[in-house]
Formats: sequence, C-alpha cells, structure tokens
Amino acid sequence: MIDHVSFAYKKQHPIINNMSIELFSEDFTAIVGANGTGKTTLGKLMTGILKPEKGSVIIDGLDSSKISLGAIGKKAGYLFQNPERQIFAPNVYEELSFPLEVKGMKKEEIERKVNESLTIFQLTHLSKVFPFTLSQGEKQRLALAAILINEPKFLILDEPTTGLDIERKNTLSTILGRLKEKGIGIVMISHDGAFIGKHATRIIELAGGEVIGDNKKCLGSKSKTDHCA
Ligand SMILES: Nc1ncnc2c1ncn2[C@@H]1O[C@H](COP(=O)(O)OP(=O)(O)OP(=O)(O)O)[C@@H](O)[C@H]1O
Repeated sequence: MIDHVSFAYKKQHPIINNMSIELFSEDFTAIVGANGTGKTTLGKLMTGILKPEKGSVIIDGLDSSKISLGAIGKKAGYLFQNPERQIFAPNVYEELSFPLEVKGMKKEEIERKVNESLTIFQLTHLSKVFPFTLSQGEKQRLALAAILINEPKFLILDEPTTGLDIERKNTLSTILGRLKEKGIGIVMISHDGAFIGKHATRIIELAGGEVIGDNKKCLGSKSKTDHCA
C-alpha cells in the first residue's frame, strides 16, 4: 500500500506527490502515463528500491523503510526494464539455485525447484549457459524465474514487453496468466495498450505526480474490490 507518499530526486521537483494507492493481489494492475510521469519511480518505491521522503510504503503489513531489500524480495519482486541489471550468476542454473542455497535448502530440494522453474520458463536447454549471452526474451524469463523462486506475493514488472517479438510476448502472457492463477498480484508498468487490454483488471493512470485515473475492469477476475468498469 502506498500511503500519502511523496518522492523527489531533486529538491523542489517532486516526482510523486502525496500519492495513495492500495493494491490487491487478485488484480492485474497496469500503471500507465506519459514518459517521465514517474511510473518507474513508483514501481521502485513499491518494492523498497527507493524509499519515500514522506508517507509510507507498506508491503504485506511491513513498512518498506524498516525492512531489508532481501526481506522485501520475499514479498514483492521487481522486474527491471533492463533485466540484465538483476542477473549475477555465472550460469543460468546457478542464478536460480543461489537464492535457495542462501535460504539453506537441501541440495535435492534445490535441484527439484530449479528444474521445475527451468521447465516453466523454457530455459532447461540453457541451464549451463553464461546468462549475458542470452537473448532479451531469455534474459527476461531468467530474471522473472529468479524473482519467482523467492515465491513473492506481488510481482512488479517495468515495461516487460519492450523488445519482445509476438511469440515471446505470447510466452510472457502465458507465464503471467499462470502466476495470476496461483494468486500472485501483478503490477505492470507499460505503454503496451494491447497487452494491458488483454490482461489488466485495473488501470491506474499517473500525471503530474498524482493518480488521475483508477479504473477496474472485471475480465472474469475474482475481484473483491469496488466496482468493475
Ligand atoms: N535516478 C534519477 N535521478 C534523477 N532524476 C531521475 C532519476 N530517475 C528518474 N528521474 C527523473 O524522474 C522523472 C520520472 O522518471 P520515471 O523513470 O519514473 O518516469 P516513467 O514514467 O517511468 O518514464 P518512461 O515512461 O519514460 O519510462 C523523469 O523526469 C526522470 O528524468
């Protein structure tokens, strides 16, 4: 929940101005608005990468300013506009196994979870590959898989369809549809009207540091919150 949040990179130039938004895990929420209106900034505030100057960001009942990024990552994952920024391991398999090792999970359990994830994200044939040689779509699927191996309740995606061809967009659609069915709340920052039209159950529009539109569509969702447009 974004509660009366204000944020500026430079004093006197607020990007987010006393904004409040409540997000629900049953929604696929799209954040839209013109270039430079603060969508990415809001996404980073939602996942604790940036901290608000005023107000608070409450993630699953906890104040983002008071918990570590690691702890936030177990509740809300963030897919960067450029997924390369969040890939660190020497090969695809280790990108997925490392967070589980850190958790202290047993080797057999790690193998089972990683192999399952490689299958879901169509990366099995690339498991030994150096991640930086992957294509854009493959890097994105790897970054998504690495976020989701933490089993967060919310996933925030920043312009995930940029640079993807139709086939890769369809793969992403299928993956996001499965996540939705599992009850993971999805927030997508995007200019891709067709993709938003297909998936979003709620559309929040930003301008001038404020929310200027907040509409819900039903799309057959099990939405419990207010009305559907
Ligand atoms: N690290 C930064 N330091 C200073 N200013 C920044 C920084 N990041 C973003 N800004 C500025 O903040 C404003 C909002 O940027 P932001 O990336 O959040 O917008 P956006 O709505 O996501 O834009 P786009 O649709 O082009 O991706 C812009 O004017 C941008 O130049």
